[in-house]
Amino acid sequence: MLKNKKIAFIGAGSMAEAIIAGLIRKEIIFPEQIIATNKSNKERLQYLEKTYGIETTSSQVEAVDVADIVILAMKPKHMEDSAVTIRKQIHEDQLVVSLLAGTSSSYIESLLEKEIAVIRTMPNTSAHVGESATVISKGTFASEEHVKIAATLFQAIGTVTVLAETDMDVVTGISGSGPAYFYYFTEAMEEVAQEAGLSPQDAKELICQTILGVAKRLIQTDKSPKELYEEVMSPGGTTEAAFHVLKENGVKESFKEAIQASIHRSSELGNDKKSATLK
Ligand SMILES: NC(=O)C1=CN([C@@H]2O[C@H](COP(=O)(O)OP(=O)(O)OC[C@H]3O[C@@H](n4cnc5c(N)ncnc54)[C@H](OP(=O)(O)O)[C@@H]3O)[C@@H](O)[C@H]2O)C=CC1
Ligand SMILES: O=C(O)[C@@H]1CCC=N1
Repeated sequence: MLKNKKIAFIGAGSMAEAIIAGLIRKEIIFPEQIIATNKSNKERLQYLEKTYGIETTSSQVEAVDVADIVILAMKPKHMEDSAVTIRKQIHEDQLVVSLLAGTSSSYIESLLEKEIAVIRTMPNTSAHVGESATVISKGTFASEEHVKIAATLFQAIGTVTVLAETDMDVVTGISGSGPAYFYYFTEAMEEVAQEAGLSPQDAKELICQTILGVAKRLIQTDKSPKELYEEVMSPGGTTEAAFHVLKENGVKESFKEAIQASIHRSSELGNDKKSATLK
């Protein structure tokens, strides 16, 4: 399906690298099928060339010109700038795949001024270890074939779920931002472990294995999270003591509020752009 297809990454940062590494490692794409470009960081392009054997260019126009698939991998606030540069070059036979948070496919279509196939995606940083939970959705002019192509690409970095674009804000709050929540809890656990005298290495190993075990158990059992945490708790025991503090401090409620804030920010980014197109 992707044989002889050329893929251009517009934006060559952290997410672009994770996807490039996955595609090459899983042999879904050969290095010579990839070209990457960015705003100005030449050392970064040299690093990607050297590490992955891909082609790079400082010209976004040149990258788009040779591509069958254009992956938008810049920050959302830089999309307008990039669109001005690439919109003349881009054409309806190409597929545009966007990683941009809070950026609708219709906004991208309008910026590119084309009836072009756009697939919007939301991966997460676990892409770096091939464990992203990526959601993809289809824009107005994208076909089922385009969805299949995008799914094949993103399977290189983890699982792929196809959903309606209307789900993208909640997906961003849950799985897009999701890794950060768990890293934050990990930080708290590490701090307490070390303050109480464990070595950083022992603390890290114990916490990582605990998270891994939780993820595996959740995948393998039909039990609810409540049943599972109650299983850990003995009456009058240590976990109950911990939960007493969690409940007293409203930790679950604050955490839910935090996730809602991420979902809200995603829709807010989208609304800013909708109003920008109306101006
Ligand atoms: N990080 C995350 O957890 C996730 C991020 N995303 C999305 O992925 C996208 C990329 O994020 P991430 O990889 O973390 O970002 P990075 O900051 O690591 O990379 C951004 C890249 O965009 C380039 N760039 C900046 N301005 C322009 C421009 N005008 N035209 C073209 N390229 C430009 C930068 O080039 P230079 O270095 O030269 O300035 C850099 O290569 C974002 O849209 C984000 O919303 C999606 C899911 C998860
Ligand atoms: O924080 C952000 O905006 C991006 C989108 C999801 C994760 N990181």
